[in-house]
Amino acid sequence: MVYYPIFLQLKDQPCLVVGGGQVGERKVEGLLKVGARVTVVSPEVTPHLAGLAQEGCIEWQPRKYEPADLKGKVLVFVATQDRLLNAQVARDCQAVGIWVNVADAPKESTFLVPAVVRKGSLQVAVSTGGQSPALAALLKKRLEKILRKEYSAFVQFLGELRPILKQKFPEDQKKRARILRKLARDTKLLNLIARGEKKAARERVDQWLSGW
Ligand SMILES: C[C@@]1(CC(=O)O)c2cc3[nH]c(cc4nc(cc5[nH]c(cc(n2)[C@H]1CCC(=O)O)[C@@](C)(CC(=O)O)[C@@H]5CCC(=O)O)C(CC(=O)O)=C4CCC(=O)O)c(CCC(=O)O)c3CC(=O)O
Ligand SMILES: NC(=O)C1=CN([C@@H]2O[C@H](COP(=O)(O)OP(=O)(O)OC[C@H]3O[C@@H](n4cnc5c(N)ncnc54)[C@H](O)[C@@H]3O)[C@@H](O)[C@H]2O)C=CC1
Repeated sequence: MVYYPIFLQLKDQPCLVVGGGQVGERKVEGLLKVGARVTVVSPEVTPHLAGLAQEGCIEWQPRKYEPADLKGKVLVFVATQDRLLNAQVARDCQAVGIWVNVADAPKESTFLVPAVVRKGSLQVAVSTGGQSPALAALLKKRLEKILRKEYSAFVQFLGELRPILKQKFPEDQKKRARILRKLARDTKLLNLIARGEKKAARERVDQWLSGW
């Protein structure tokens, strides 16, 4: 199976996690990182999830799943140890057109969760199409080492330059693209940003742009 990779904007979006064990906890953490509004339905939860509920970071309903829990949710994750229940939640979601991730059955899922390396706005997501989560996790660890942490600041810097370039060359998208591609592979620029020398980086860009 080949999956379509996308990055979702979930800020303040109501998401449901059914089952608050170790796996449910990992899904909750991923959702909180992007500012989603998380409800957990589960008779018992991990101590960490109980703490998050206490602090008001998530809503915890300490009971079994009911179909009405789906109302108003944009994404659902089901991670109980009960195979039949997980399959039931998947069916309920698909019947009403809600995207659902089933922790123990990739085939019943309408989306999978990848392993992710994050450096600020830069994210690299790894999926094996559900074939080997262990390999996805291993490749993530390797990518963590390859992708310099400075990419976080570099991506932000390049992001700030884009609107400036749009203003400078409003009519010529091709020219902007050529410039942005060149800046993205400018190692000297990356190194300046890595050393925190943003002013010198801007000077390098300005000097270089004046030649265009
Ligand atoms: C289909 C998918 C559905 C979903 O989205 O959850 C799924 C399904 C299953 N995982 C299982 C097992 C394990 N999962 C992990 C770890 C992760 N699993 C994740 C995603 C996914 N797991 C989706 C596909 C991703 C892809 O496309 O590759 C990660 C990447 C993201 C996350 O969950 O946050 C996260 C790493 C996060 C990180 O490190 O950053 C480990 C590793 C470990 O624990 O060390 C193991 C043990 C080793 C192994 O089995 O490989 C089992 C068998 C359970 C059993 O045997 O009972 C199933 C069910 C089945 O395959 O039937
Ligand atoms: N996708 C993944 O990455 C992985 C998936 N799995 C699978 O994920 C599932 C969950 O694994 P764990 O978190 O380790 O299990 P767990 O047993 O620690 O947690 C399951 C949770 O589901 C809750 N639950 C049980 N019945 C419920 C119901 N009717 N309604 C709502 N909540 C209910 C329990 O109270 C418990 O908190 C298992 O099927 C396991 O095989 C396991 C490892 C990795």
